[in-house]
Amino acid sequence: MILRLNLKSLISSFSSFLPAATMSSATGTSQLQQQLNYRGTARVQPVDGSHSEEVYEPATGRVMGKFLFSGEKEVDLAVQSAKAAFKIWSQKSGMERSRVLLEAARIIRERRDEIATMETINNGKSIFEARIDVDISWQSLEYYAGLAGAIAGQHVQLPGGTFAYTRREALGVCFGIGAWNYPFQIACWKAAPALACGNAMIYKPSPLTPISVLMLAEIFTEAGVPSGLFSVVQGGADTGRFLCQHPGVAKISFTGSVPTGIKIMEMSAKGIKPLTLELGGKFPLIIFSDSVLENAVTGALMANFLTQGEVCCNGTRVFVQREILQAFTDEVVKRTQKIKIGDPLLEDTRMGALISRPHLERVLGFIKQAKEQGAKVLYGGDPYVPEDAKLTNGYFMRPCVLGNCRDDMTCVKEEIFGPVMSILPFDTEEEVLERANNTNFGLAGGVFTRDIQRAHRVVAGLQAGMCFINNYNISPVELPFGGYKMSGFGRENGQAAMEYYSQLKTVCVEMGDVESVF
Ligand SMILES: NC(=O)C1=CN([C@@H]2O[C@H](COP(=O)(O)OP(=O)(O)OC[C@H]3O[C@@H](n4cnc5c(N)ncnc54)[C@H](O)[C@@H]3O)[C@@H](O)[C@H]2O)C=CC1
Ligand SMILES: C[N+](C)(C)CCCC(=O)O
Repeated sequence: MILRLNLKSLISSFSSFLPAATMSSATGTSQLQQQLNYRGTARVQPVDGSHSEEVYEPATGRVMGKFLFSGEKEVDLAVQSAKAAFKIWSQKSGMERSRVLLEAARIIRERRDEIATMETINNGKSIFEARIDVDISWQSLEYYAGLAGAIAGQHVQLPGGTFAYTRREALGVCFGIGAWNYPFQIACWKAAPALACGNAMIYKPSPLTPISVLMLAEIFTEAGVPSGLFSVVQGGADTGRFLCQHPGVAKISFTGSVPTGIKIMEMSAKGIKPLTLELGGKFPLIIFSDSVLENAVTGALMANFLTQGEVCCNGTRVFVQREILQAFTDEVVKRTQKIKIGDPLLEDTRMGALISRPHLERVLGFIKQAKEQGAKVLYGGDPYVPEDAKLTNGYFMRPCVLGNCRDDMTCVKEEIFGPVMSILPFDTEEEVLERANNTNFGLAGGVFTRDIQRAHRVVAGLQAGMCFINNYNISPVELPFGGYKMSGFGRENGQAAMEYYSQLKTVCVEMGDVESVF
């Protein structure tokens, strides 16, 4: 039975993929049988490749299938077809592009549950969260559809009737490199502004989560983009390198780890290619004693436990003013204990499985080290084995709250990328700001307080691109999102992203004779 995820047959596809009537209890049944590259208007088997790798279902540890890592010839074919599509797409008006993006957003909305189900099966996050991710995804397409028609230049009057105008032009073929934590959403955050500006995009998802982006490719085709405008090339570091170094690629946008970001920046430097880097880190959430305690506790859970803690902007260093340390900690532990872990396709599950066995072990290793360095596990931090027999080999753990933490501990300095919250006491505003900024990372930060002046003063002092006051980790697509310091540069979302997917041309128009200096 062939797995079909293309548009017209999504319902039947899911009846072949998941038992139709029991979609919510279908963990452990999906098999991968379709090709995972997308070129032109169809799924294809890459023409060359280095080797095959397995795709896992994190909740069961089951292998869902295998796929080939694309080689240089496949990469070149994708670039050639993207270049052809770019010629057509970049000539369209913003309003024409807008209509196609709106149609794609509509289809995503219509297929919300199927996409979220796929994301849950391949990533391990709860279906509850996956649906939110899909909503943010179509909102991104809608938002940039709205901006596409507003792309405009300036007119500048010069002496003697001479004048100039500026044109905001597309860059060409953009290469998007995705991480495994938000597979569908990251693809949309990159594709939406890229396509709105008139570019083509080749997308390489993480090899751990290669599946859901194929649905996006098929949706773009159904919505009416030219053949080749959005391609999917599967693979790992080698495939990524071929694309970064390909002379036909005009821009790179990367979401992932700092070490890989450094390698990509080196490659983009060699080709002088514009680059957006959305990297991770270790971010501060500062809770003052005058906070509304319940909101601050909820904020800390939002900052640490979404998607099993595998979130680039998490506020994992939770600084709590000493007067409320005990009350806050007790409440956080109580609420963390209540998080329902288990089959991610069940409606009431709020924490699913981590992405892979090695990643789970790495996260547990951080907790072991934290204990050795003097931290106290106040809750969780151990593997979790659900009662359901089919989940026995899944990559589950209980979310972890660490007390007795110090700034010099590894768990406080390094990105764990798992559900591990470190609580750190502080006394004064000045002290906490200094400690909060004492890191090379700067993607996000948050503050909880009822004192409005202090709230604005503290976020003004935070060295981070995305700051929250009295909330954390919400992601309206209208807001620019990106890092300071080693967490990257460039912005995704918001109007700002349009600048990173376009370039400015100035046209100077002489209305008189040429005055020569010779
Ligand atoms: N900031 C964030 O959102 C993320 C941070 N991470 C962190 O990174 C750790 C490792 O996760 P990985 O998935 O291995 O992250 P990674 O940064 O190595 O991979 C991200 C993407 O880059 C690609 N890639 C890797 N090497 C490349 C190269 N030389 N040229 C071009 N593309 C390349 C990968 O195939 C993947 O699509 C995690 O445990 C976590 O700590 C991981 C994913 C997302
Ligand atoms: C959606 N949000 C804000 C929770 C995370 C998005 C950034 C990322 O980790 O890729």
